[in-house]
Amino acid sequence: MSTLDESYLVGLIGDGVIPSLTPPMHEAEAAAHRLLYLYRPIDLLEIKRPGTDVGELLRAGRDLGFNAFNITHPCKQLVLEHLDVIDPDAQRLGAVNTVVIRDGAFHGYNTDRTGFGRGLSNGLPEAKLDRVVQIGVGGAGSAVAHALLSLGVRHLVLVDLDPARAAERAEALSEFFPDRTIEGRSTADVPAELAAADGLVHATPVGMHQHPGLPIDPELLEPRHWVADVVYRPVETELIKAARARGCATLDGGHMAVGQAVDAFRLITGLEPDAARMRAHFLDMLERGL
Ligand SMILES: NC(=O)C1=CN([C@@H]2O[C@H](COP(=O)(O)OP(=O)(O)OC[C@H]3O[C@@H](n4cnc5c(N)ncnc54)[C@H](O)[C@@H]3O)[C@@H](O)[C@H]2O)C=CC1
Ligand SMILES: O=C1C[C@@](O)(C(=O)O)C[C@@H](O)[C@@H]1O
Repeated sequence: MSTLDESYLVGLIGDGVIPSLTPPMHEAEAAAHRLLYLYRPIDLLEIKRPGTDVGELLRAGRDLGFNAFNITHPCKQLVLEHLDVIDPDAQRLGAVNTVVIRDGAFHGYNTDRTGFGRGLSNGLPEAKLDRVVQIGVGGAGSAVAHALLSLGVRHLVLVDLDPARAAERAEALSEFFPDRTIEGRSTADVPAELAAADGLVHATPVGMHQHPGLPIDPELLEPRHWVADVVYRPVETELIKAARARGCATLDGGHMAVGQAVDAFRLITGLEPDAARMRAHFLDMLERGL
């Protein structure tokens, strides 16, 4: 027999999650801790359920003995109303990607935010954080912007193909970080903004296998800039390669992908995961084309 306390049953709820590397990342780390731990993708497209069913699925999961869930697109906002307790930072961000079930109650967290933040402080400990330009303010970008401000960025310039979205996000963030300067800008402003910035964070799909290319003209990068990407398929994006070639310190998107899993694993098990081991496993899976 295996009870809630003796083993772990975890799921990832979202659209198209079957190829996700998060389940094998958790399972391998759990095996290293000698835990009984099963992590299943629950693909809404496969089971033909809309994102609005996330609450029903959570409750069914609880009743069937799940310990926790990761939640992804399109449910990170939809899940909020079904939770009993929400971490204050996840509440401010308005998105939850990790739900831990404790005594039948749903506790929500956002480990995209903490995972990116940890990746940046560990991977680029020298990064100057006075003035940062961030391109892309969708789902991943919102978590990243929060993380940057939590880490102490004084002046954050948000750029998006949709300038209205960038302006809205800047306004919303300014409410929670009133002592910072947060501005929404259009892509045409990138050259002038980068000339004054310490670092660049990229959070659009540009550079993914399906969207090859560069989100900016690499000539705009100078060796004093640090550059962080969130795209991790491939982990060596054109942006990361170009930035490195121009002498910039870089942080690949694998840091956020692994960081969210590290922080979720800790929340679910209460055990300290080995982040370096999880990153090595993640990179190995990418190398093997998984
Ligand atoms: N490392 C990680 O853990 C994660 C990485 N990702 C990566 O982040 C990328 C973005 O994901 P989401 O935020 O969920 O997508 P999304 O669709 O929610 O947001 C993308 C944003 O980028 C903007 N955009 C697109 N092309 C642009 C361009 N050329 N210039 C300026 N803005 C542009 C869009 O208008 C949109 O606001 C994904 O494609 C994926 O590669 C996503 C989730 C986690
Ligand atoms: O958005 C993501 C990506 C993810 O869905 C994945 O498939 O790796 C796992 C989620 O925990 C995270 O918030």
